[in-house]
Amino acid sequence: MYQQGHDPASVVEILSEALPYIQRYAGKTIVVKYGGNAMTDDTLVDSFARDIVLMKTVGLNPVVVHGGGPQIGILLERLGIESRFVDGMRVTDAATMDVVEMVLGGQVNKSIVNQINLAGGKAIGLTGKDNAQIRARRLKIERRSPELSAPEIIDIGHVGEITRISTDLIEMLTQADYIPVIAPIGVDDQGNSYNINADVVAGRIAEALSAERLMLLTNVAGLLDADGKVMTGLTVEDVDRLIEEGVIYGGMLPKIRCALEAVKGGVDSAVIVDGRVPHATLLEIFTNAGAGTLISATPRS
Ligand SMILES: Nc1ncnc2c1ncn2[C@@H]1O[C@H](COP(=O)(O)OP(=O)(O)O)[C@@H](O)[C@H]1O
Ligand SMILES: CC(=O)N[C@@H](CCC(=O)OP(=O)(O)O)C(=O)O
Repeated sequence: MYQQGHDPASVVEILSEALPYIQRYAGKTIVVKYGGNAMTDDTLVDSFARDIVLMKTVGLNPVVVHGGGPQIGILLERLGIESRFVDGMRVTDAATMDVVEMVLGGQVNKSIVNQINLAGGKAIGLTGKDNAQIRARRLKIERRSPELSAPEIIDIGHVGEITRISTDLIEMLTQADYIPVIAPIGVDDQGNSYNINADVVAGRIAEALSAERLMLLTNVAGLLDADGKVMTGLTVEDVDRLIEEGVIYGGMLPKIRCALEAVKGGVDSAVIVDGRVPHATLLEIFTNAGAGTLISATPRS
């Protein structure tokens, strides 16, 4: 809407610039992963919610998958439980799993749902347990080293590896104009809960939905090179090399791996976006400039 203080001609120009993008993405599914670090500021949560509602209003089908790592960390600290990570994944014992499920499925999920609804959208909050839509089993991390003849298996507790995604509930909701908001909790055949990295869930959901784009919102400007500059137009081979060189580590590892997997699995492109920038999602989708790091099967022309 036109706001006082904005030059009306520039408002119209901006809308006009967005037209080809609106046409290109109409009816397409965009999976947006909203990271816990990008939701620590209330103004940012509000601008994110408005962007999602705008996307839906102009005919796109946004599906939100959220994290909440920092929010889990805060409650664990209050309870005197230590946070530990292996390859960017939280080591999750039974007590930690209870906290993860409460924070992600309760506090964080309902707060995002609430914000989207306040912005005029119709958001429905779900975890992977609803309709058992994210099936998982216990993840085992393999560590290889020249000193060991066989790989070392590292057990990080109730952390899940996705075995199957069911999309029927998500599709039913998007077709009825709802915006699904999904917490990254998986479930196995016995009903056990699993903590899954939210980037991984977003990537697999994007793949299962054959989404047009996977958008990963985080707390950095994008994928940074060794000098701290944002890299873009990357191919699968470039990323493999950067992981080997140690330029990509920690929380960026699951993020970049799932972006690659999603693109290999048929998602048109994945983009890592700075969620600290207001309206980052709209800037990425609807402007010529785009923002952040784009990963596609072929480099950006
Ligand atoms: N090459 C890299 N470029 C940017 N960030 C990187 C890189 N390698 C590691 N990182 C780390 O990854 C973090 C993002 O992952 P994470 O903290 O899990 O984000 P989120 O909570 O948004 O999922 C960055 O804050 C940074 O510390
Ligand atoms: C296994 C694992 O690490 N799960 C994550 C789930 C939340 C998440 O991914 O949150 P962000 O996107 O905000 O980092 C965790 O426990 O922190």
